[in-house]
Amino acid sequence: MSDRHNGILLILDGWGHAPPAPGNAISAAVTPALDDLLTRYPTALLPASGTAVGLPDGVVGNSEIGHMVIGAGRPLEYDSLLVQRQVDSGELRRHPDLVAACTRLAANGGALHLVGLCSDGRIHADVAHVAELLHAAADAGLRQVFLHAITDGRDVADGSAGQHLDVLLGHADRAGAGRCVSVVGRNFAMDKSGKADLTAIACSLIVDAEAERVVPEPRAAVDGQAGDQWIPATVVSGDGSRHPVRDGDVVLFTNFRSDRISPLVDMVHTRLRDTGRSSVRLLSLAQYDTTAEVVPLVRRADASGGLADALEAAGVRSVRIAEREKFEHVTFYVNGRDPSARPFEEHQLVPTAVGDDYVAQPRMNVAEVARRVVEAAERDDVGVVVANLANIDVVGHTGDYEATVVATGAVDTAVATICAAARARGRWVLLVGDHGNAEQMVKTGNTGEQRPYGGHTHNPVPCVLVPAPESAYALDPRVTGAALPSVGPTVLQLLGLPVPPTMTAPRLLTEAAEPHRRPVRAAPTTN
Ligand SMILES: O=C(O)[C@H](O)COP(=O)(O)O
Ligand SMILES: [Mn+2]
Ligand SMILES: [Mn+2]
Repeated sequence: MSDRHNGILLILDGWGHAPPAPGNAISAAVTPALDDLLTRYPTALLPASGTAVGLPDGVVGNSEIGHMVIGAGRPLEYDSLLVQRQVDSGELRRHPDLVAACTRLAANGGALHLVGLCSDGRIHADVAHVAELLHAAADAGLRQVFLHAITDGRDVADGSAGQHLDVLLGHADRAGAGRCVSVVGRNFAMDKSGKADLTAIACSLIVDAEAERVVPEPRAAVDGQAGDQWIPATVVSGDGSRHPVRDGDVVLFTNFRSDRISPLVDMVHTRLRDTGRSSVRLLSLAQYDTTAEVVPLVRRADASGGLADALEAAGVRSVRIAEREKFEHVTFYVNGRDPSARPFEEHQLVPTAVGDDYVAQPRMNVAEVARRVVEAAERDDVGVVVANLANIDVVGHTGDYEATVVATGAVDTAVATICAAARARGRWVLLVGDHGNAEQMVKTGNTGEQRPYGGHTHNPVPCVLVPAPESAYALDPRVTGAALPSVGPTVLQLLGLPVPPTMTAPRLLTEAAEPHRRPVRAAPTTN
């Protein structure tokens, strides 16, 4: 069709932009394909953190909000922002469900168990939020408040678990409620790769106060341990007492992000039910995607009316492709956390060939992702392929610089393959990061030393368009207000489809260059 150009949206996970510097694994990698694209075509640097995407000001981007705003075509008020707003206004500690739960527990002699990631990474959780919950409990006269701390070391520097535990205990001291009764690393409590044996270790610790390791005070759980993510399940008990969840108690999960905590929540629910503790109520700080019924204190924003709805309305087929680590991102999250099946959509989960030792296998299965993208791109019935190349982020999270350099090179090879196939089939390719990660893999520690860092960053993400061969349009890198949400409307524009009014972010192509308005043959697009 002359007025429509099929294409490929390629999300390079964790592909942030920063000038070359020590710790920039992206600029250090050998990337002939990306170098060529970035010099040949105009590149926009899109803000992908903080208010530009709907996060609290100054908060690093993440994969959920990144993919959600790409799909929604507008910034979305993310769960952390909605929670923070209630914290700032004082509403959270007066929340009717929270107050009612605490008052009832105080009257019945029950306990409130607070379970959550103990850090200020603000990707899954913010330990500051727990202070509000502790104040609510104290105000209700609730004495029995038990803290189950999940140590981080992924969204924040490894080795900082002790400091964050101290912050948590400081909140408890000031509120006059809460004592830490268990500690466990996030790789147990927040596994989302289906390793139920890991989840079960955290579940037994929290629900039944069972663990091989017992220490007298919280710091002893982490001090001297290597790797915050793998802190073994530890009961904290100075006096020999244990505090399992008893029937009638309330368990409140304090993560605002759902994905990694949900397997634990579901297992806790099942364990309680199977052991006759069916009157335990489960609450969560924000809304979760669990099978178990959990009452959220803060409800999530409406993310409908985005790319998936527009494609469906136009009857344009999309094929979504990613490895397991990012599969939900190109499906569920791009679709605004809407799990419903869409007739014009196909999902391809690329099996991971390599297990999850990403340092040993930094290429992951990206070659197979590329092969599947090429296969889908060769089909005339496919309007747009949406794929995620996960390596830069996933390997970046290990904090291993050398492995991330190799990961970036592997992504580059995949990009070369995909772009060659796109060119052969007359497709455009829009490449974009979803948040920064691997472009900044060192951080300055408290004493000025450079420490390895595998977390996300505040940096903008590159966005580059490789136009379809028979077109004259180009990306305009200077569009006012352009940010990550601009990607969705730009995809529709490239496909020659109407952009619904819900997708308010500015598009990245100039009006005059819209291919469906002004088809022009073979004009050069270099700058
Ligand atoms: O869950 C994780 O792996 C990290 O905490 C955040 O990374 P993501 O936002 O890329 O998933
Ligand atoms: Mn990501
Ligand atoms: Mn990540």
